[in-house]
Amino acid sequence: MEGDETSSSFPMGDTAQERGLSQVPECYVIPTSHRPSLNPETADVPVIDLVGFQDSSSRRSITVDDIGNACRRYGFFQITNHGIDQFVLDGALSSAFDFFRLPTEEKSKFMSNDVHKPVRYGTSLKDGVDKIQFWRVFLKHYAYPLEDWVMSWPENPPAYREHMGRYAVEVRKLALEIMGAITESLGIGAKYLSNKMEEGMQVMAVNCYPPCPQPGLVLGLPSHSDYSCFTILLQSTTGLEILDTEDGKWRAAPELKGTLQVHVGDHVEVLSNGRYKSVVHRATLHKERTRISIASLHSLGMDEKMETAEELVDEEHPKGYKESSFRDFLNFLAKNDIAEGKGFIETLRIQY
Ligand SMILES: O=C(O)CCC(=O)C(=O)O
Ligand SMILES: [Fe+2]
Repeated sequence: MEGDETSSSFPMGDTAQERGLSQVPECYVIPTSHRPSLNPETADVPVIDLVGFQDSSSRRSITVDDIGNACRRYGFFQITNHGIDQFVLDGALSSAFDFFRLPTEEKSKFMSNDVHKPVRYGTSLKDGVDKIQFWRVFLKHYAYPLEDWVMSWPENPPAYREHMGRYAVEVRKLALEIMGAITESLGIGAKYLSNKMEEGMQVMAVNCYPPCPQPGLVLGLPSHSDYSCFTILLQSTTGLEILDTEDGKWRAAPELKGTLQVHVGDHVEVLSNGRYKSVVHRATLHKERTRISIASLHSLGMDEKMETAEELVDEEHPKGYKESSFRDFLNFLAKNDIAEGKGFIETLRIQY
């Protein structure tokens, strides 16, 4: 996720029982108005089948329309037949589980609260006595080009680099296809960003949410949108919730084995001049289960500014956003706590 710092206070252990906790410490308890429902409604979000997407132009144009409609209505959709084998998905999830099961000393080698670091491990959000903590540990690493970064990923568990690396390569290929479909659906052509995306960034946020004795009082991640063009999420079980902007309700993303979830991020909102809005989402917790999610965030290069497409600006739709790069986002993150105050996208909106 896009806003976090480390703290050493997170109670680690694989189960709540192991950690000996029957109640969550006060610093994790969130205000009543932000507490999640223990039985959330399931979001009725589109499931888009990518079968034949690249092979037939009539199939492609239906899929592109579906993707455009999903981005406009929800900023979110799920994909099936995306071409990534189940064993690749399972390998990534199990290597993530195995990493988080390592002793704390091993994981702490990567501990840092410097948001500019390409590989870092952390817990919760910003440190601080008065701040609410969130029930999550994470490992974040850059992933493209893989050969530049993989040697700085964890050596343990021994299969981590191979399994996570294989998933990273496949999900990036998929991401380039999805970016093409998104720009095509905006009417600016499938190749509009392809050169810049070829040179773009891929950041993987590997999230672990240990079981929580009181999941109704705590969140794994607070409400936020991702800075990326879009994020592709792989989850081991339910827990992701999205905010429906039509009725202001939080709903759970459904669990469909083998599907991947696509979140529109801030940079596609900017590109599209607000036709597609970045989806506001959060992560909830389970009482007995550890949940893993792997968010692959795709954006332009570190210093490449994302601008609103000129083709999407006219008298009726004046330019609504300032340009920004991934580095601009990191600089924002270094100074702001996303659990409080404004999100990055709000700093980009132009007020007339
Ligand atoms: O764990 C999840 O479902 C969401 C993760 C997320 O939002 C993020 O890493 O940005
Ligand atoms: Fe996110």
